Amino acid sequence: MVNEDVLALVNKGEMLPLMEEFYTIQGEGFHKGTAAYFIRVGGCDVGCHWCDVKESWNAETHPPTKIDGIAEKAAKYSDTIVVTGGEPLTWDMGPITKALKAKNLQTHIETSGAYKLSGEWDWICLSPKKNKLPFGEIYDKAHELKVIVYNKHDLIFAEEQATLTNKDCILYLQPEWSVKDKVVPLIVDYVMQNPKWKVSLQTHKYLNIP
Ligand SMILES: C[S@@+](CC[C@H](N)C(=O)[O-])C[C@H]1O[C@@H](n2cnc3c(N)ncnc32)[C@H](O)[C@@H]1O
Ligand SMILES: Nc1nc2[nH]cc(C(=O)O)c2c(=O)[nH]1
Ligand code: SF4
Ligand SMILES: [Mg+2]
Repeated sequence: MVNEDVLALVNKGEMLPLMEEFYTIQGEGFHKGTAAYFIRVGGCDVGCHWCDVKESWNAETHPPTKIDGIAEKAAKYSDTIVVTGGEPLTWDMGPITKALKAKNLQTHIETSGAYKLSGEWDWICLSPKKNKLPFGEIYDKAHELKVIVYNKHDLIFAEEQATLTNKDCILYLQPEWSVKDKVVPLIVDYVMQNPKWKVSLQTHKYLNIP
């Protein structure tokens, strides 16, 4: 295929810049501890200074890959597929979720919600970022809200974001990894004082798995 054709397919979500795929244990949030196959799509311009996958940001460094092949491979590993990135909503998630659903797979997304919600999802983890706020229907559709806590101001941000979510949305505070020793005590105190929140940890990092 010539470059233009590839670009057109990426623009339609028929191909995606694929950074990596791996079978692991969901480390975070509601489904932590559960086996799942991860698809990490390249491309993100949200720019979180503490992002733990900055290599994902530049989509051009990740090969455009046909979604049918991605779905085919995923189905061999697990019935639960987590699409993450990068920011997956940079791209049209319609075609890949359609391909995954056609194989009867559960579709989960990890997203900042910075771009328009696309795709058909069984589970939406919304992790809002101050520098590019979520908008629109994602607040009504999110199953969990996972706010990263880097400092105490993030607790105020977390409360603001929680007021925008639907009533069934499960609320998590997750320590930013590099400052966890400092913020875990803050989070623990906060959750005891405000028990509508739960603690989420990046348990895969403690387990030394992807
Ligand atoms: C790398 S992001 C990719 C998906 C999407 N761009 C997002 O931010 O939700 C996956 C998850 O890791 C979280 N995350 C990224 N860097 C982190 C860090 N240093 N400490 C804790 N959580 C982090 C994000 O907030 C998000 O919930
Ligand atoms: N094990 C594991 N669990 C995760 N949950 C969310 C992740 C992500 O980077 O989106 C992630 C990840 O990178 N690894
Ligand atoms: S939105 Fe997600 S992928 Fe993008 S910089 Fe922030 S944490 Fe990293
Ligand atoms: Mg991760």
